[in-house]
This record gives sequence, structure tokens and C-alpha cells, in this order.
Amino acid sequence: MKFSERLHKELQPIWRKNHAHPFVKGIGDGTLDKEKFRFFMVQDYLYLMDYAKLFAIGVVKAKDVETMGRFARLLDGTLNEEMALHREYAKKFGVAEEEFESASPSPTTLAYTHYMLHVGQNGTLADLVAAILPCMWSYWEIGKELNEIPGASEHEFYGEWIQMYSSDEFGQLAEWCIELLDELTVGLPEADLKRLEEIFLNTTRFEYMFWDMSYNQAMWPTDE
Ligand SMILES: Cc1ncc(C[n+]2csc(CCO)c2C)c(N)n1
Repeated sequence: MKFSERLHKELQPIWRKNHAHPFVKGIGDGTLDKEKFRFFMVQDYLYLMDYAKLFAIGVVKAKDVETMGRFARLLDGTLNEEMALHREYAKKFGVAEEEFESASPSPTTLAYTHYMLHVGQNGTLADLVAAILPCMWSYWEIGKELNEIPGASEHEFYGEWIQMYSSDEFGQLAEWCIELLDELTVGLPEADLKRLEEIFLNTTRFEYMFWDMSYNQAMWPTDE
């Protein structure tokens, strides 16, 4: 069995929770409170600023020019395509993009990005890929599912978001990352695979927490 197939089985219960989360459901049927979405977009912008750095670490840790080039393109795509969507939404909210960039991260955003950066900086290339894969894989799955809801991708406010994450382009990025992890794990001892599984599971759990944090607009409980 490919390592990605083993992971796919492992994450199914959490994945089902993601798809059923009221935040995700609300994007799909267009009923999500825009204030919750705005909170999400600001936190996601901060998240992506750190996530882009993981692709830069990928360039550093890659062993061949092709893989280096892929990570470099992913870095560029995140900064100039995915984050361009967020900048468009900032305009829709009538907010300057600098306001997104200078916002304070929530505890969940901090924990999630710092966990990935820790793994990416201190681990192997396989560790890094295991950490970043749930994010790409789960968004692609969610994008595709929401895109099947009649009219969802034409929704005046959430349609653009669905169109971006259900696109073939995003699917190919996720597929490349899955293949890379499968290549990097061929012949690895079980102890290494267990460590990678744990990393993958942790960021899968963080994906759920990110939806939940956004739905509840949860900042520091001590500041309330
Ligand atoms: C919390 C959170 N999780 C996943 C994504 C999706 N995502 C992040 S980077 C990337 C690939 C290249 O841009 C994709 C699909 C997100 N935006 N926010």
C-alpha cells in the first residue's frame, strides 16, 4: 500500500468532520455569516504568509532541481495567486490589504503555523511534506465537494472561493505533493513512517481547528 493510501484511511473520520462543519457547510449553501468569513480570511492571510515560508524551506531541503523548482512555483503561487484571492476579498470588505497583513494571529493560527514551521525547520523533507499535505489535500476535497452543490460556485460572495479551491490547478498541486511523499517514504522503516503519520494527523487536526476557530471567531480567551 502506498503511504498516502495509509494516511488517507487514517484521516477519514476527521475529514468527515471537516466537511460537516457549519463553516464549510455555510460556504457551500451561501448562508455563512460574512463576519465569520472575514475573520477567517484575515487569519488565513496570516497563515499563508507562514505557509509560503514552508515552501521556501522545501527549496532548501530538496535534493534535485525539479523538486526545487516545484517548491519555488508553489511559493510564487501562494503569494501571488492564492493570497490574491484574499486581497480581492479584502476589497469586498472595504478593507486595505495592509490591515489583513498587520492583524494579530489567533492562538489556533499561531499554534498551527508554528507547529509546521518547527517540523519544517527541524525535520527531513518527508517531515515537511507530511506537515503541509493535509492543508492542500483537504482544501481540494472540500472545494470539489462544494463545487458539486448546484449554484454554489456562482454564489455572489462565496463563489470565487469555491472556484479557486476546486480548480484543476489546485488538484494538481495536491497530487504532486502526494506523489512526492510516496516517493520519499519508499523503504523507510516503520518507526519513521509512524513519526510521519503523527505529523500528518496533527496538521489534519489543526485543519479542523482552523474551521472551528473561524466559526467562533476565537481570539485569546484571556482578552475577553
Ligand atoms: C488553514 C488553511 N488550510 C489550507 C489552505 C489551502 N492552501 C494553503 S497553501 C495551498 C497551496 C498553494 O497555495 C493551499 C491549497 C488554506 N488556505 N488555509
